[in-house]
Amino acid sequence: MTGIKLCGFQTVEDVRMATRLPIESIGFVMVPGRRRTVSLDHLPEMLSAVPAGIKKVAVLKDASLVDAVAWQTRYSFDVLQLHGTESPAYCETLKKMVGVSLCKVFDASARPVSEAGLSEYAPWIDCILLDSAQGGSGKSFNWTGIPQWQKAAKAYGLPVWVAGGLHPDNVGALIRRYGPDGVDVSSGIETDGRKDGLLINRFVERVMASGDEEERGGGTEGVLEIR
Ligand SMILES: O=C(O)c1ccccc1NCC(=O)[C@H](O)[C@H](O)COP(=O)(O)O
Repeated sequence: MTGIKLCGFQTVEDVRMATRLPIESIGFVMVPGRRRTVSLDHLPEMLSAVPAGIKKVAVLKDASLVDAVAWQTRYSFDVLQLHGTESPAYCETLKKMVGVSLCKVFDASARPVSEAGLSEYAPWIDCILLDSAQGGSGKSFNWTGIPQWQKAAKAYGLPVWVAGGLHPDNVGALIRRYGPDGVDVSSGIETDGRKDGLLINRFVERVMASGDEEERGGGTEGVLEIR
């Protein structure tokens, strides 16, 4: 089954709405000064609203190790998603300091990384996320490079998740063509910059239906009834 991460949550109501659905994880943007940057005043309440079994993900981008460790110590995230130019040495230090799962984001619009390119990251990270150059931008990338990333990641047993411009109407095609371990979305479940319950439901429904189709080896795009 394809894992689902919904990202960029800023209100307790939206967290409650989204976490009723069968998702694997929910993301909070800890990058300062962004439109979706979470309020640290509201974060504890939002984190408490996440049911056990759904992972709480902090989205970081070139955070100082001091900040990353302080946030992890204070908020006990399940995963730290590293969206910047964090080096293998940074991942190693962070992993050794906090021991939490690390998901390293790679710009999939650039050349696919080789097995050798991943080798220095592999001991310290738990997942790779392919995204477009700007996280949370709603922009897609050329998916044809995905298999090369999957091949490189497989050598280290690393799951490959995909983000970047996903929405209810393209996620099924992505899953059927490339079978990623998980999908991550933010812009595609928003209307006018706010999380939209209908789009969230539709996205999750499409992922689940596509997983079923993948297992059956078929495709039903266009005939799935959306409630
Ligand atoms: O959402 C942000 O503002 C953000 C800022 C800086 C780094 C990452 C950010 N978001 C990450 C995500 O929301 C997801 O991991 C992913 O990039 C979703 O992208 P999209 O569905 O294309 O909005």
